Amino acid sequence: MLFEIVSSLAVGGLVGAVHVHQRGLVGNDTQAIVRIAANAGLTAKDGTNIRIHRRTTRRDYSEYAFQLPQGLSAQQFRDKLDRFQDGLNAKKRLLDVSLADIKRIDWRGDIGDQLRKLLRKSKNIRKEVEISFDGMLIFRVYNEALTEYLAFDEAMLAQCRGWEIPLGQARGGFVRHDTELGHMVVAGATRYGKSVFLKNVITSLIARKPEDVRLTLIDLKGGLTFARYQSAQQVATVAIDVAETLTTLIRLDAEMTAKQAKYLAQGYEDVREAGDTGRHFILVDEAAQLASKGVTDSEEKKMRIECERILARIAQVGAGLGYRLIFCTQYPTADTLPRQIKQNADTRVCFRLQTAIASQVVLDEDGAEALPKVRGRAIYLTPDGKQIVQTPFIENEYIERTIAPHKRKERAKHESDTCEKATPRKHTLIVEKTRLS
Ligand SMILES: Nc1ncnc2c1ncn2[C@@H]1O[C@H](COP(=O)(O)OP(=O)(O)OP(=O)(O)O)[C@@H](O)[C@H]1O
Repeated sequence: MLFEIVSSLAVGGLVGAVHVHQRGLVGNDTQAIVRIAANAGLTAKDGTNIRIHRRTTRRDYSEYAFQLPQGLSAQQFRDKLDRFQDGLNAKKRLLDVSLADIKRIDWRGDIGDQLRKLLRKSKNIRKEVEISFDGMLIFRVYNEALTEYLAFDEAMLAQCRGWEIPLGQARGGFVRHDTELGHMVVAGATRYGKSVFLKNVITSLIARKPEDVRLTLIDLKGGLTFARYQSAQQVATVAIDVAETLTTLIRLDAEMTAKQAKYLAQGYEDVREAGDTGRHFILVDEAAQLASKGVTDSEEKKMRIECERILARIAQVGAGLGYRLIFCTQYPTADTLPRQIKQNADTRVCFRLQTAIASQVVLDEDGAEALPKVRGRAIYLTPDGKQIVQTPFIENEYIERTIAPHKRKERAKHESDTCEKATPRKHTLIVEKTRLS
C-alpha cells in the first residue's frame, strides 16, 4: 500500500516534470549553453555573453541560434565542443521522458518496475552537439547520439542499385553512395577509419559488380591493407611503392589515351554513350607518399612528379572514360591534395581531422575537427549536400567470404595477365619515353 502511494506520487511528479518539459521551461538547453559558454571563458572583453535569438524544435533535434558577441569567433566555440557536449549530458539534465512514455505506463502493472525502466532509458540517452555559423552561432542538439557502431552486412548491399555502394547510417536513415558521381577524396586523422572505409568500397564493388569492375590498388602504407584482395580477379594491380605506382600509372595513362582516341573516332562523348559497362577504380592510400614537394632525392622526386601528373590527368579526363579515382590521405594540405584532384572530385568522405585548417582543405569549411571522437564517423559531402554518417565496420571474415568465389585460379604458378604485381623498373627512361610519345 505504502509502495503504491509512493509510486503514484513519483509518477505524479514525473508527469508534472514532463508537462513542464513539454512547455519548454526545463529541458530547454538555452540557459545551459549560455552558462557553459561563460564558464569556458567564451565572453566578450566587456563581459557580454552569447544571446539567444531563436530556438527551433524538430523531431530529432533542437536548434539554438545565438548572437555572437563582438570579438569572439565561432571557432572558439567549436574548440570547446567537448565541454558543451559533456555539460549538456550532465546527469541531472537527463530526465528526458516524453508524454508518449508516460502514456505507455500500465497503471495496473508493476509501476515501480516500469518507472525504473523509464529512468534507465533516460540515463542512456546521450545528446550530440554540432556547432556551426551562418551569421548566427548555431547549436544543434540532437536528442539521441548517432550509432557508434554499424556492422557491414548483406542487407546493405541489397539496398544498392546500379553502381551504388553502402556509405553508412545518417540521422535521416541509411545512405548509399553512387560511384557514378565520379572521383572521391577520403581524408581523416590516423585510426579514424579510412582503411576500413576503403575495404567497404572494394568489397562492395566486387560483390555487386563482379563482371564489370576493375580495381587498381595503390597501397603506400606498407601494402598490408589491400593484400587480401590481391588474388581477386577484379584486381588489376596492387602497387606498394612509388616505383610500382609509377609503372602502374604509366600503363593506365596509355590505356586512357587509347580509350579517348577510340571514343573520339567513334563519336562518343563518354563511357555511358559508348555503352561501356566497365568501370576502373583507382584507390590511392596514402596520397602523401606520392607528394613531390620537399623530396630532395632527384630520382625519387621525378617519379613522384610524374605520378602526380598522371593522377591529375585521371582526375581531369578519367571520369568520362569510366575511371574513378578514390584519393585518400591522412595529411590534407595543398601539397598532398593537389588542386586538380580536389576540383574534380565532387565527393568527399572526411573522418575526424586534427585541425580546422585541414578540414578547410578537404571540405572548404570547418567541421571535421569537431566530429565526435568516434571511429568510422565521417562527413559525407556531395553536390547534393552534407551529412554526418557512421560508416560500417567490415570484418575480415566477411571480406574473405565475399572474394572467395572470385579468386584467380593457379595464381601461385604465374602472374595473371589481368592482375599484375607492378614490376619496379628504371623509371627515368620510362618517364622520358612517355613524354616523347
Ligand atoms: N567504421 C568503423 N566502425 C567501427 N570501428 C572502426 C571503423 N573504422 C575503423 N574502426 C576501428 O578503428 C581502427 C582503425 O581504422 P583504420 O585502420 O581504418 O584507420 P585509418 O584511418 O586507416 O588509420 P591510418 O591512417 O593510421 O592507417 C580499426 O582497426 C577499427 O578497430
